[in-house]
Amino acid sequence: MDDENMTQPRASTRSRIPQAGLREMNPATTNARSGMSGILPPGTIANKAVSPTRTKPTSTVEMKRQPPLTRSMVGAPKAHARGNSYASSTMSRPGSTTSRPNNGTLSNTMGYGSRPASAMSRPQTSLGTRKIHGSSISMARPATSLDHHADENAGSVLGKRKDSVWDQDLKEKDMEEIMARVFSRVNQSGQESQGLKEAVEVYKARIAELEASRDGLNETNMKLRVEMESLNHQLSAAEDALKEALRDQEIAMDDLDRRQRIEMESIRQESQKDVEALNTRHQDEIRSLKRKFESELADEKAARIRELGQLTSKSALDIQRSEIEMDNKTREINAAKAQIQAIKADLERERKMTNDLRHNLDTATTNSVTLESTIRALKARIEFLEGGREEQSQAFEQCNQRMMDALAETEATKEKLRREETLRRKLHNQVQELKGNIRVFCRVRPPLNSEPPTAIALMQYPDESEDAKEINIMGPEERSSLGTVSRKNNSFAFDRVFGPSTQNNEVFDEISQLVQSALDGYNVCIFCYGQTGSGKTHTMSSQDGMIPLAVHQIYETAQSLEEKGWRYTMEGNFVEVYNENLNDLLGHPDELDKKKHEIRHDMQRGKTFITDITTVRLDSPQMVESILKSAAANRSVAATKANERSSRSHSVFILKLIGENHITGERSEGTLNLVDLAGSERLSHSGATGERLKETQNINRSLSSLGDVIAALGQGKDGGHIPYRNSKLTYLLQFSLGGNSKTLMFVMVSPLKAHLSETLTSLKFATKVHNTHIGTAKRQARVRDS
Ligand SMILES: Nc1ncnc2c1ncn2[C@@H]1O[C@H](COP(=O)(O)OP(=O)(O)OP(=O)(O)O)[C@@H](O)[C@H]1O
Repeated sequence: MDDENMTQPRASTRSRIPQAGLREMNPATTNARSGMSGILPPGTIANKAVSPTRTKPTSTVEMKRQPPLTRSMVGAPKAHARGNSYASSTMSRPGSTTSRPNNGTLSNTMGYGSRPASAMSRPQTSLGTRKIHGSSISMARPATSLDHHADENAGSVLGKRKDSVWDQDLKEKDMEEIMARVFSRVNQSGQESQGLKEAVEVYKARIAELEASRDGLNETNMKLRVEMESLNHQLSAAEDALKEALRDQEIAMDDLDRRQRIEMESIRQESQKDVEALNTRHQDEIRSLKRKFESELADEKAARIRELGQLTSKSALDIQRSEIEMDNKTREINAAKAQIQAIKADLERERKMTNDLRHNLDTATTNSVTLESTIRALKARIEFLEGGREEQSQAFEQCNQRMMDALAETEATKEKLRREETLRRKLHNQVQELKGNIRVFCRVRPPLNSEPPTAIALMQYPDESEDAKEINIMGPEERSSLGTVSRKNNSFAFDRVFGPSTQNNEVFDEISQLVQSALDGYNVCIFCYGQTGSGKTHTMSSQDGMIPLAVHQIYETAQSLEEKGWRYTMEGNFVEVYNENLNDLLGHPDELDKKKHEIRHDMQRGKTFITDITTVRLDSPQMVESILKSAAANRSVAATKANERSSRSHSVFILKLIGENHITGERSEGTLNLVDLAGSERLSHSGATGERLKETQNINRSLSSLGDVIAALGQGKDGGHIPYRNSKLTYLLQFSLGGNSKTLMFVMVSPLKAHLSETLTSLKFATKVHNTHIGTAKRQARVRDS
């Protein structure tokens, strides 16, 4: 079998070896070019070929077809030239594996005799198997196909040696045979070696070819590698450039982003500034528009109010005039009607008389006959009557006398009534004088909702249920060195003390007699004195304050006096003394603090006039409300945040009452002055500066001038100097302070603990005024200062 395998295919083997070799090389070269892409380093091809994955048979059938000898013979140079690549390709062949159980031992069959050097140099492959086969056989021969034959022959010879007796002849014979065989074998081997040499030549050529091809491939490989490296360089350069570009781009993007952000921020800030500026401008505009609008509104309002006042007074005047005209006309009409009635009555009487006369004539005619007889009877009667005429005339005389007596009695009664009215006035005045021409009332205002009970000072009213003249102001708690707690009791007594629960109408009941005095022709002055917030304006000018109640009373009394022949005209002025200047509170608000008003005194008549002042005639009690409103509006226009006008100026409501009695011809002129003084807080307490300081100084000066005037009046020296001129207020009220006048001072008290010190100062001032006694009042003005 081995022989056949070794000999028969030889020719074909020779012719096929290069092809097979080429075929086998092709995948390798192909692999090197395609699979490896020509970029594997030299030497890696062999390693790759050893890998089982690379042993995928190109053609299993073809491999099977190759005889073992051919394989071993071909394998030797191949293995030498290409390393393990060939070995690995044969290892994977199923055909070869059946005959060689050890897969990794290609050297078993190939024989290491032909390539001892190379076999020895690769112990990892075939050296191990060499040891297994043993040295006795293998080492004696080179690795050829003879191995098998030798083994077989040796086996048979040795068998024979064991079983038969050694014989010299036989030995020689055997030797000869052996030798013959050996020779034939040697010949055969020579032929084979010739064939092998040829094959070696072919292989060498093939190897050279392959080497050339390998060199070409290496070159290509190198080129490709260079190319690849250059490409790699390019790639890395491109990558670097790309990275650079990316970085640049990122930096540029960052820059752009930062720039954009900065720009955005600056734009945002600019636009915010713009918006703020716009807002500020808008607000300024709105404020200026508001101010303008408010001032225009106030102007308009004041103008309207003034117009309304003027219209009201004008219309009141017109109404009054037309009423008088109406009265006259009514009277004329009534007179005409009476005349007509009288004429009608006369006519009727005439007609009746005519009828009567006619009737009488008829009856006279018809009765002429009887008349004659009657005449005769009458003559007889006349004669009889002439006898009683004296008695009748006596009765008539008596009647006449009685009538005259009744008339005289009526006249005497009327006279008595007038005398009684005059007497009432006199007595009323005497009562007022007895009460004192300067009276002081004290009024404590109630705590406001905003004022907690803890802020309220302790005040007592010891005689509240009787005379109600006393008030005790308890000072703050004081602790003595012994630890006892006490309060200072400050007692005051006045003409009347009104507690916090007193209403305005109760207060007015007490002053209504003074209002009556004004109607009776006396000058009356009612002051409200006290610190800011103590209730002066509430007492004087609120809806049920002294001013409206006084006007209502005057109006009602004037109406009731009409029966007694009195007709009253009432004229009102409302002025303000601010910083020692006089302002018209019923005038135009724009003229406040600008227009100058002078105070003029008529010393002979004891009258005071103010130049350019608005005078309102009070024809109805309702008019007082519009006057108060107008004055309050004017003051609020002049007020500023820092300066509440009402507490920084004195306001004087002047009501002139002129009465005439058309029966008696009497005439009375009284003036009622209702004065709301400025806040009396002391300069040291107010902490004022600038304009406020000036105001406070003026207020303090005018209040102390008022005190001085009252004190001087109290000394009661006739013709003594009374310092009216020291302030505008006292000068304005010259004829209403002292002389024939009656003065009432309300000292207003705040209930707050915080105001205790000011309260005590006010009450001390009021006590001084209360202790002042002004001489008997006379109806004629008495001039003390000019
Ligand atoms: N008898 C009272 N009953 C109820 N409320 C009062 C009374 N007196 C004063 N008030 C209230 O107390 C507050 C201060 O009063 P008011 O304005 O009259 O004080 P004032 O002394 O006139 O102050 P100013 O000097 O500032 O004008 C107001 O709210 C008023 O309504």
